[in-house]
Amino acid sequence: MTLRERLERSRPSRAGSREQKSREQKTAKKKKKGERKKMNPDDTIKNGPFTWKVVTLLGSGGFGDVYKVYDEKNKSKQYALKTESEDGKKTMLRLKVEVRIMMAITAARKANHGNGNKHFVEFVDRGKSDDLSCKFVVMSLVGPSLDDCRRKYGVCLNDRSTPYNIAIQSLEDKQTNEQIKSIFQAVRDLHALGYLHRDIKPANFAVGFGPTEPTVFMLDFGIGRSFLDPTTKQHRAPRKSVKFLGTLRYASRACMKGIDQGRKDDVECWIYMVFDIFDPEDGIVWKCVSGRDKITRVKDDFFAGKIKEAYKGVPLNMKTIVSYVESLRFQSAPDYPFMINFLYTMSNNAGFPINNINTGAWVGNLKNKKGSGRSSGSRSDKLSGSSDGD
Ligand SMILES: Nc1ncnc2c1ncn2[C@@H]1O[C@H](COP(=O)(O)OP(=O)(O)OP(=O)(O)O)[C@@H](O)[C@H]1O
Repeated sequence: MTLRERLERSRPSRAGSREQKSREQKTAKKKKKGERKKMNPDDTIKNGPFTWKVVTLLGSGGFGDVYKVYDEKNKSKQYALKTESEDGKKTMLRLKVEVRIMMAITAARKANHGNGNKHFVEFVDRGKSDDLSCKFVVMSLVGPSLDDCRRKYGVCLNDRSTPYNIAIQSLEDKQTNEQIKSIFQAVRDLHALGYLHRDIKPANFAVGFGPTEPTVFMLDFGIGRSFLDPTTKQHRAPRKSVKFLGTLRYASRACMKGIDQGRKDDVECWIYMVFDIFDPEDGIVWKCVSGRDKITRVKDDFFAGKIKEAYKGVPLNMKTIVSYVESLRFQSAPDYPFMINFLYTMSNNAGFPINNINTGAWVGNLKNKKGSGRSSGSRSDKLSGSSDGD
C-alpha cells in the first residue's frame, strides 16, 4: 500500500463534526510546531524506476528521518533513505548540500575506476515526496554510528587497538596499493574533494553493515562546505564572521568564536572525537560544561596544555598531534601522513600493532549487541546550531 493510499484510508468518513474540527486544529498546531509526517513499515515512495519500501525507521535527526528501505524489484538489497522536511527554507539546504557532496564523491570514484573513497556511502537515488512534504536521498546502508555502538550496543571502543584503528580510518588509511596513487579516505578524502565536513563527531561516523563492518564510514554532509573558490579553485579567503553551526561539544574553537573554518578545524574536531573514543569519561573535559563561551575557554585551555585530566585515558603522545594541529592556519593543508604514521607508531608502542587496518578491532562485538535496536532519541551531544546558509 502506498503512503498516499494509507493516508486516504485513514481519513474519517463523517467530516465536519466537532471532534473532527478539534482534531484538525490540533494537527495544524502540531504541524506549526514542526511535527513532521513519518513513514511506517511497508509504506512506499515511488520515484522513477524505484519503489522504495520502508522496513523500519533507523533514526531521526533535527531535520528529517532515516529509514531502512529496499526497492520492490530487489528485496535482498537494503538501503538507507534520508528525508528532509520541506518546512523552513534553510533546512532544505542541508539535503541539497549532502547530495552535492555525494555527487562529487561519485564522480571521484568513477574517475578513479571505482577505487578509493571507501569511507563514504554510495549515492543511489534522490527525489521528492508530496505526501510527506519532504525531499529524500537514498544511499547505501551502514551499521550503527560510533556513538550508537557505544551507547546502544555497549561496544567498548577504547579497547586495545580499537581507538587507534578508528582514529586512523576516520582520518586516512595507510596507502596499501602502489598503483592507486591517491587513496584518500574519510577526512582527508573529503578535503581532497574540496569540501569541509564541519560536524565531525562520533554520531557522524558509523561502522559498516555486514561484510563492510570493519570499515568506518563518514556520514552526514548536511553542513559541509567547499573551501575552494568556484572560479579560481584556489582556497577561499576567510569570511569576516560566520554564524555558529555544528555541535558545541565537538566544534572547533574557530567555529565557537564565529570565525570561518578551514581544513584544520575538521582536524581539530577529529581530535575531540578521538579523545572521546579513547576516554569516554574524561577525554572531553567540557562534557559537563554548558554555554558556548565557557566551553570555548576550556577548549582554549586544552590546546594550551592546561588540562591534564584530558590525558587520563588518552596516551600522552597525543600531545604531539594536538600541538601540530594547533600550529595550523586557516588555509593550511594538514599533513595527514604525519598524523597517520604517528598513530601507527603509537599503537605499536602501546603493544597493539595494527597489521591490517581493514580488520576493525570491534568486529564481532556488534553481533553480541546489547541494544534492542536503533531508534530516535535524545542525545547528549545533540547541540547543533543552525545553518549559516552558505
Ligand atoms: N546510510 C545510513 N545507513 C544507516 N544508518 C544511517 C545512515 N545515514 C544515517 N543513518 C542513521 O540515521 C540516524 C539519523 O541520522 P541523521 O544524519 O539524519 O541525523 P543526526 O546526525 O542524528 O542528526 P542531525 O543531522 O540533526 O545532527 C542516525 O542514527 C544515523 O546513524
